[in-house]
Formats: sequence, structure tokens, C-alpha cells
Amino acid sequence: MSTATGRIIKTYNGYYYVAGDDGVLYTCKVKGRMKQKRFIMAAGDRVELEAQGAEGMIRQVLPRQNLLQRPLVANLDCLMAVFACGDPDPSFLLVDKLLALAEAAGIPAALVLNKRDLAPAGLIDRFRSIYEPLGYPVLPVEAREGLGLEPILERVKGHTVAFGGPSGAGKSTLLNHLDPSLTLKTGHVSSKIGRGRHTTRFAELLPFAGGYIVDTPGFGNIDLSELQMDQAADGFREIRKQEGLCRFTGCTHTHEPDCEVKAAVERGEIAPSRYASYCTIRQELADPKKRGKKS
Ligand SMILES: Nc1nc2c(ncn2[C@@H]2O[C@H](COP(=O)(O)OP(=O)(O)OP(=O)(O)O)[C@@H](O)[C@H]2O)c(=O)[nH]1
Ligand SMILES: [Zn+2]
Repeated sequence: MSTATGRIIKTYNGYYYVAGDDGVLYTCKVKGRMKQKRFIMAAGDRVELEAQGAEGMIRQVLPRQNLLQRPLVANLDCLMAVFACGDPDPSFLLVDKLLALAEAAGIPAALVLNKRDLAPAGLIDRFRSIYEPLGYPVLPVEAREGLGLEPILERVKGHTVAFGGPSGAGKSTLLNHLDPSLTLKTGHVSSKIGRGRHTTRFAELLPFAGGYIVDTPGFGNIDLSELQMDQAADGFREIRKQEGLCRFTGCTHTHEPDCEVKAAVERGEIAPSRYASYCTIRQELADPKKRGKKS
């Protein structure tokens, strides 16, 4: 018996597959006393285990940097929100939903604008002017021709990343260029088959460009259920920044007087499209029936 550390790359049927830091792929079970804690371990979690050959018993989960609920995955280094400049047209609301999800979970995010060959004049500049000041890198690419990929590769290499975005934005094309050896189990195919077969929300990590990529059905299908009602602002760093400055504590930044967020929108410090997204997300969280299925 020896002790090892590693990363859960897949959970299945009560087994945890752990990529050991020593290069061994361990098939693990969990110690009984850990099960009772009702603590859910996720792909991406770093663990300590007792090993016997390639079999292991997980003893403890090391502290997490972040956790995404749907898909369930821990310790993401970056979420790449992939949108097309055209065909299909990008939706600012959808961009903001993905970024808000990452922000609320504490995951760094970047905005990939694919099909830059189809971008109408001014579109990329508009994205840059809204998102770069907030700290989100804006990365225009032409995935089909493999153009502009270096800044993405830089962020991906050796890291654990997830790619999200609407169907048709060109994720599969992009991933194939970034790492031609990648064969996603789901993604491209699953979106054609539909979601029925894939009822799991459990993600799997696949080796990708020297790091890992999250493989999961329907990652483009953003699930807002993890953004809590009073936390809609948590998804918007520029709105969170105004916290405590409004006249009323608990200001929702919608109808209240002397609201610093609304004032900042009027002064041009917060982009109107971001504020509009915030309001829509708040409404949708209040009334789940209004949530767009497709988004
Ligand atoms: N004009 C243009 N078309 C592109 C580019 N990249 C991808 N496409 C096309 O966009 C279409 C969709 O690309 P996919 O890679 O299948 O998109 P996806 O996001 O994986 O879509 P789903 O599988 O539905 O999730 C394909 O016809 C690609 O050839 C690009 O840079 N420019
Ligand atoms: Zn306010």
C-alpha cells in the first residue's frame, strides 16, 4: 500500500478514474466514511488515495478552486465561450449568460469570436469595447482555416478548459484544429441525436493540447439553475463592483431610485447590452418558465 495524488478524470458507476501524478491511471473507490458526508466528487477534483497497484481508495479531496454544477466539473482554468460572428449571428444575451455562469462559479473566461471572415464591419470592435475593459480576452478566429488560433492555444496548453457556445458556432471545427488527436465522445454527434440518450450531468476530462478538455453532452445548453436569484449580480463583475453604493441595501438595480448601477449605465460606464442581459437574467431566474430552452 502506498499513497498517491492525482486528478479525477471520470466518474462512473461508483468508480473514480484518477490520473495519478505518477503517471498511473488508478481505478478508485471511495472510503466508506467519505460517502456518508454526501460530498459529491467531480471530474477535475484533485484527490489523495491509497494505492495498491492500479487500484485505489480515495482518502480525501483536496481544496477546489471552483466548481461548475452543470456539467459537474471542478477546477477549470478557463471557460472558452465560442460564438460565431455570423451564421448564426451572435447573441449578446447568450454571451453574457455564459460569462455570468463562469463568473459566478469563479472560473476565468474568454470570448472566442469564430467565423471572423463573416463579421460585419464594426462587430469585432464592438465586442472588444464591451468585454476587454471587463478583463475578458476577445479572440477573433477563423477556425475553418485554422487562423488566429495561437492566443487560444496559449490559454489552453497544459490547462483544464471547457468550451461552450451555441450550436453551429464552430466548436468542433475549432477543437479539431487545436488538437487533431482529440476524439470527443459527444459534442458534435450528441447534438444531432438530441439529449435523450445523455441524461448524465457528469463530465469527463479528456487529454487536450497538453492539458484537459471537458467532454460533456450539451455544454452549449446553459443551465442557469446554479445562478441564484439574489446572485444575478454575481455574474456581472461591473455590477458587483457597484455593490454598496446604491441608496438601498439589497438594491436590485432595476426600479429603485438612486441606483449607482443605473447611473453608471447612463454615464456610459456599463454597457447597455450588459445591463439589459442582467435584467433579463434576473427575470428568468424569477420565473423559470421564461427561461429560453435553447439558451
Ligand atoms: N465561414 C466560416 N465557417 C466556419 C468557420 N468555422 C466553422 N465554420 C462552419 O460552421 C459550421 C458549423 O461548424 P461546427 O464546427 O460543426 O459547429 P459546432 O459549434 O461544433 O456545432 P454543433 O456540432 O452543432 O455544436 C460548419 O459548416 C463549419 O464548416 C469559419 O471560421 N468561417
Ligand atoms: Zn442599484
